[in-house]
Amino acid sequence: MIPSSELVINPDNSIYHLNLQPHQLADTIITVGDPERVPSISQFFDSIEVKIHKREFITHTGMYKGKRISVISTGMGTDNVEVLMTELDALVNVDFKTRKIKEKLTSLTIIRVGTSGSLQEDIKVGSLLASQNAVGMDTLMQFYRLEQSQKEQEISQQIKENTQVDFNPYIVSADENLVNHFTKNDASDSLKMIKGNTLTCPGFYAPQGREVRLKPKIDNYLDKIRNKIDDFQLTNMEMETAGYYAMGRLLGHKMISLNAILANRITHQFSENPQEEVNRLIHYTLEKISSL
Ligand SMILES: O=P(O)(O)O[C@H]1O[C@H](CO)[C@@H](O)[C@H]1O
Ligand SMILES: O=c1cc[nH]c(=O)[nH]1
Repeated sequence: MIPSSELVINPDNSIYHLNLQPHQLADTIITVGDPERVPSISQFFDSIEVKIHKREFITHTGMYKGKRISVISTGMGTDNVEVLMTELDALVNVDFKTRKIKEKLTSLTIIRVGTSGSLQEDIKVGSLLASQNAVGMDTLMQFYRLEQSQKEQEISQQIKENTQVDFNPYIVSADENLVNHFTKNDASDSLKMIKGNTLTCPGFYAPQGREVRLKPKIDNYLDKIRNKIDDFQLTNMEMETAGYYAMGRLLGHKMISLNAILANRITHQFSENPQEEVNRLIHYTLEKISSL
C-alpha cells in the first residue's frame, strides 16, 4: 500500500498536482508547455467533457474525430515533466481505493507538442521536427535507475567530454511506431515532419548557449554540441523532451515529441509569427492522431 505522504490524493479523489480523477484522463494525451496552448488545441475538439486546472497544469479532455484525447500543459522544464508523468501513471496504474499498484498495467500514448530552436543551418525556422532521440543535459536521471545501451553510453560520454559538464547526460529514444506514424508524409500532405535528435536543457539562456547579460560558463557551447558523434547529430534544443522519454521508458508509456522550430541558433533568426508555426504543428498533430 502506497502511503498518503507518497501518493497524495486530494479529498475529491483527484491526484495532488494535476487535480484529475482517474476517469477524467484519456489514454491518448497531448502535452504542451504553454498553458495557453491547451485551449488552442481543444478548440478543435468536437466536444469537451473536462476542464480542470491547478498551478501550470491545465487539462481539457474531449473527443476529436471519434478519439478521446486529453490535452495537458506542464509549464517549462523536466522537473514539471517528472511530476506530470508520475501522476499520469498513478492515475491509470494505481488503484486509488486500495492504494495498490494494479495487476494489469496501462500504457498511455503521450505526444508532446512543443517549440524548439534549431542547431543546424538547414533546419529552417518554421520546420516541424519529430525527436527520434533526446539527450538530457539536466540532472533528473541522477535520481532514477535509467538503463542506457552501449551506444547511448558512448554518445553520453562524448557529449560530457566535449562540454566538460560534471554529470552524465542521458539519452533515450521515442517510441519507434509513433516516430514512423508521425513522420510518414504522403505526397498530398502540405506539411512535412522531419526526424531529429533533440537536446533537452535545464534553462533557456546559458543552458542553451544564450548570452544576455551573464556570460555562459561553457564557451562556444553550440559548436561543442552540434557536430556529429559518429552517425549521431543533435538537431535542436528545448527543455522537456528527454525527461518525457526517460520517464516514458521507466514507466512503460509510449512517447513522442513534436517540435515547431521557432529559432535558428546558427543563422540567428527567430520566427516572426510563432503562433502561426505552433498552429501548423497543432493541425498536423490532430490529423495524425485521428489516424493512430
Ligand atoms: O513551447 P514549449 O512546449 O513550452 O517548449 C519550449 O518553449 C519553452 C521555452 O520558451 C520551453 O518549455 C521549451 O521546451
Ligand atoms: O530556442 C528555443 C526556442 C524555443 N524553445 C526553446 O527552448 N529554445
